[in-house]
Amino acid sequence: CTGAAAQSASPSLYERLGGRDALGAVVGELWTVVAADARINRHFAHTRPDAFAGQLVDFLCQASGGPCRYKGQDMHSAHTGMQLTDGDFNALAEDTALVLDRFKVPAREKGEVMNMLGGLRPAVLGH
Ligand code: HEM
Repeated sequence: CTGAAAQSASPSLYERLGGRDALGAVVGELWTVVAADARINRHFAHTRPDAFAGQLVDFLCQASGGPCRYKGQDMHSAHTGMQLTDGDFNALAEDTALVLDRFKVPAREKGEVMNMLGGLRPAVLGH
């Protein structure tokens, strides 16, 4: 294929997920699912959905190799004082997997997203 040279050798996870609009749609749906999840929704009782969604989109965009710059707190600081548990984390991970399935995100990309989130578990929990 003569066009190959013009393409990036390996598109980032961000590109393969469909860019910022796709991330925005996923985060919007995730908010709906989390808000209805009695296991964890109490944590978000005072959260402003739009501001939070914007931060989460920027975070995920940057973490997946996209062109955004996340300006929020690091993951340890952002969750300090919440005393989050493995149960909280697993519930959010389950909700995320459900949403990725709803958007028919392919297995490879879904796996990469879940691994990325899993790597943040120690930063988020227990403090
Ligand atoms: C890898 C998993 C997680 C990621 C990537 C993540 C990401 C984020 C981000 C980007 C923020 C915004 C920080 C800021 O604006 O400076 C945030 C805040 C927050 N997170 Fe997480 N989080 C994770 C896990 C969790 C879990 C398991 C819970 C509870 C079930 C949780 C509850 C919250 C709450 C309550 C806030 C504050 C929201 C507000 O501004 O009111 N997070 N998180």
